[in-house]
Amino acid sequence: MRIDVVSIFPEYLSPLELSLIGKARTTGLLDLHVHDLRTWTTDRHRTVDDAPLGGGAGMVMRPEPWAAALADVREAGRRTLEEPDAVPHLLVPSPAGVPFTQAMAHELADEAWLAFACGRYEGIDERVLDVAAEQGPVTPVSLGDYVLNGGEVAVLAVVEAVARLLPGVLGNPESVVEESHAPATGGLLEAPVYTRPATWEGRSAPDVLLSGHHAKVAAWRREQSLRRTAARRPDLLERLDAAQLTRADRAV
Ligand SMILES: CC(C)N1CCN(Cc2ccc(Cn3ccc4ccc(-c5n[nH]c(N)c5C#N)cc43)cc2)CC1
Repeated sequence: MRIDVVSIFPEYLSPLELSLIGKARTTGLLDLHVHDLRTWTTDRHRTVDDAPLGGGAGMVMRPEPWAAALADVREAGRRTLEEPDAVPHLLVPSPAGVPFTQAMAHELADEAWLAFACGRYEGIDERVLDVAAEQGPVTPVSLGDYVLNGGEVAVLAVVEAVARLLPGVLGNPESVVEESHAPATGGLLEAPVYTRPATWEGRSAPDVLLSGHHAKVAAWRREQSLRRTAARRPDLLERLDAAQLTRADRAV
């Protein structure tokens, strides 16, 4: 997978050089390119923003640098992918975006080329997205109902959520099977986890986990997932249809 990120703070994306995502880059599983939007400015002050038309607080990111940057990103990606007609799926973090979910992470992990436009200030001139949408898919995404100062934190989260699903990135592919929001857990939250020592600071791990009885362990984890989901995310339970909840589940 190729990923391009355009930002006025490219160093904000440095964490993507670390850990498993960094290893995926060095082993070639992930081809990640970070670009500084100011490269595409033409004035002495390398200006990327201007006052909002119609008035209002803050500043808006000018369309010209973005249009030039995205055009060059498209050209560079086509050369690298050796596909002259290839276009990236452009993801634009925004407070007004579509909620980013694990399901979306799985969908994006199946794509060959993603590009991220990291806005700042009050956002990017809407015409940039309109022009980009004439070239290929554009999806404004939101991490959640809270306000950040820009798109970089969202890109770190989305890139990690997507890249970890790529074959070979995680040491144990089973890791993505039994986790919260994964299809295998039916969209429930994952059960509590424990490791050695069995007793720590006078606190013992649940005996069933030491029993070696796999069916009982599985049943305990299912019950814990249901209890935790009911307590923290009742909305997820409402989404599960009757077929997904067994009689035993409903007895919890
Ligand atoms: C009318 C006028 C007074 N309003 C004033 C408040 N404005 C809302 C507003 C507030 C802050 C920002 C800062 N910002 C710039 C680019 C950018 C990208 C993502 C996010 C972002 N925030 N939260 C998420 N989950 C995000 C994601 N993904 C935030 C971003 C951008 C926009 C909307 C306009």
